Formats: sequence, C-alpha cells, structure tokens
Amino acid sequence: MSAEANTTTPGIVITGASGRMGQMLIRTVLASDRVRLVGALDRSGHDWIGRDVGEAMGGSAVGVTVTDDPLEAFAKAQAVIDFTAPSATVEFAGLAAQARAVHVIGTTGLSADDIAAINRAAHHAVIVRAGNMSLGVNLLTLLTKKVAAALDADFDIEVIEYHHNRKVDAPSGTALMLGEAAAEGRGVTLEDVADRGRDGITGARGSGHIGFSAIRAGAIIGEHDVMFASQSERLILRHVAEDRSVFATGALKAAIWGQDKAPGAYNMLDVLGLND
Ligand SMILES: NC(=O)C1=CN([C@@H]2O[C@H](COP(=O)(O)OP(=O)(O)OC[C@H]3O[C@@H](n4cnc5c(N)ncnc54)[C@H](OP(=O)(O)O)[C@@H]3O)[C@@H](O)[C@H]2O)C=CC1
Ligand SMILES: O=C(O)C1=N[C@H](C(=O)O)C[C@H](O)C1
Repeated sequence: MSAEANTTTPGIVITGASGRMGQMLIRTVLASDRVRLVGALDRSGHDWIGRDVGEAMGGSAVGVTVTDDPLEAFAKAQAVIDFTAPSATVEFAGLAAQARAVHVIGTTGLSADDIAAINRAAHHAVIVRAGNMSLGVNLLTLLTKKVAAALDADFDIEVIEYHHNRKVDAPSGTALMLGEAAAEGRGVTLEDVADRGRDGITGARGSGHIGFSAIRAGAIIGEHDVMFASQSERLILRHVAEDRSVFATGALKAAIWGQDKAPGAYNMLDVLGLND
C-alpha cells in the first residue's frame, strides 16, 4: 500500500477524465476537503495525456498530470471513480482490486459477463456499482418496488427514460434499476417480463410485462418515469436530474464510505443506508 494510504484523506483517481462525468468528478473532488485528487486517467492517444488536468479543463494547474497508465495511477489511490465504458471498467476492476483501492463504478451498458467479472474482482476489494448515484433515483427504486408490490397486473408498468443525444446505451442503467425494482415488487424476474424494444407488428402488450422506452434528444441530463397504468387511472413516479453534480456527489460519498468496508460488491442503497 502507498504512503498516501496512511493519511486520513482518501486519494482519488478519476478515469475517463475528459468525459462529461470525468470533468464533473474532477471539479467535485477538487472542491471537496474530504478527498484529494491524486490521478486522472484517459485513453492512450488522447491529447490530454501528459497535460495538467486543471489546464486541460481550461482552468489553472492543479498538479495532477493526465496519464494513460492505470496501474501507475491506481497504485497511488485509495479510490478509483470510474464513469467510462464497459470494456474499460472491467479492466479497471481487476487493476483497482490489485491496488486494493475502492472502485466506484458508474459505467452503464454492462453485460452479464461484465458484471460477473466485476463481482469476481470484488472478492479482493470494495466495489460500489450503481447505474445512478443520485439520492433521488435510489429513493425512487424503493418507491417503485413498493408501488409495484401494491398494484396487481391490471396495472401495466412502463419505464420511460430521457437522455442527451450522445448517450450510447439503452435502456439506461437507471431504467434497468427501476425495472429491477418493479420486478422485485411484483415477485418476478425482470428478464422474464421485460419488453425492451417494440417495433412493427408486436402483438398486444403482455399482461405483467415491464416495458422500456428510450428518448435520446438534445442535452437532457437524465430523466426517468415509472408509469403504472390501469384502464381507469395512471400513476407516474418521476425523477429529473437537473445537474450532473448529483451523480458526482453520490460517487464521492461512495468512495469515502467504502474506505473502511470489507471487500465485496455494494450499491448506492448500501452507501445511503437504505438497504433492508
Ligand atoms: N451511474 C451514474 O450515476 C451515471 C452513469 N453515467 C454513465 O457513465 C458513463 C460515462 O458517461 P459520460 O461521462 O456521459 O460519457 P463520455 O463519453 O463523456 O465519457 C466517457 C469517458 O471515458 C473514456 N473512455 C472510454 N473508454 C475508455 C477506455 N477503454 N480507457 C480509458 N478511457 C476510456 C472516454 O474517452 P474517449 O472520449 O477517448 O472515448 C471518455 O473520456 C456512461 O456509461 C454513462 O451511462 C453517466 C452519468 C451518471
Ligand atoms: O449517460 C448518462 O448521461 C447517464 N447515464 C446513467 C444511466 O444510464 O442511467 C445515469 C444518468 O441518467 C445519466
């Protein structure tokens, strides 16, 4: 373990430093007195490599040079906050575990195999993973589960998500969290009842199915509706992220929370103390 590990202020590495979330995370870490920025990582060949990350972001120098070497960066860290892409996140999970750094994963679009690989890494280190790090969405999963448990299959459940036009995965990680919560409330397995893409002559809606729709437009940060619709009434639970800082703040909270935990795979409900 590095010398920094003995200090009380965890050192944080941000992966995907030049990304939308990467830059928000760097600003959030720099503004916090509870953590230190010790590394910023980007893809090999990116024009930020070798530059001070503060200057690369258009501000003043912060004394952290962007690197493309995850092993070197993680060796200095007590936590790695990772909002990148599935292939990168799976690789980083193994490397962060080797460095015994807490790995906070916000990356979405992970396959079942990706998640299995991440969970194997969690045998050796703390991993906190959530498709949405905001307090509001994590509370919404609890409400969704409760409402789904209270309403029978006369109520169709639809998850509608709205995101910016640069998002590459669908359904969103949040939509899947909400779908899982609804399925749990109903006592069914999401894979058995999910309608993930309707096009053409699809036939009438299956009773008890959970539908997903994805809007991709403009600069929408992230909005999610869970609709419960019967023949005579409709209930809609809704979350709107006004700013990406809600995700960054949650991720930072997870990085700090994970410092004294035993190795394992955790989620934001664990971090927020909301898991039953
Ligand atoms: N859980 C949550 O609360 C939230 C999750 N997200 C998720 O976070 C992820 C990132 O979102 P966003 O910031 O908008 O996306 P961006 O595309 O803006 O940023 C992704 C960053 O990761 C980098 N990256 C991708 N692949 C690699 C790699 N193999 N090695 C190193 N760096 C890599 C990209 O580099 P390059 O540009 O060179 O490809 C880019 O800098 C998405 O999966 C998104 O859904 C987003 C917001 C909240
Ligand atoms: O890609 C995004 O932007 C977001 N991704 C997450 C998701 O897939 O749910 C969280 C948030 O909605 C923003």
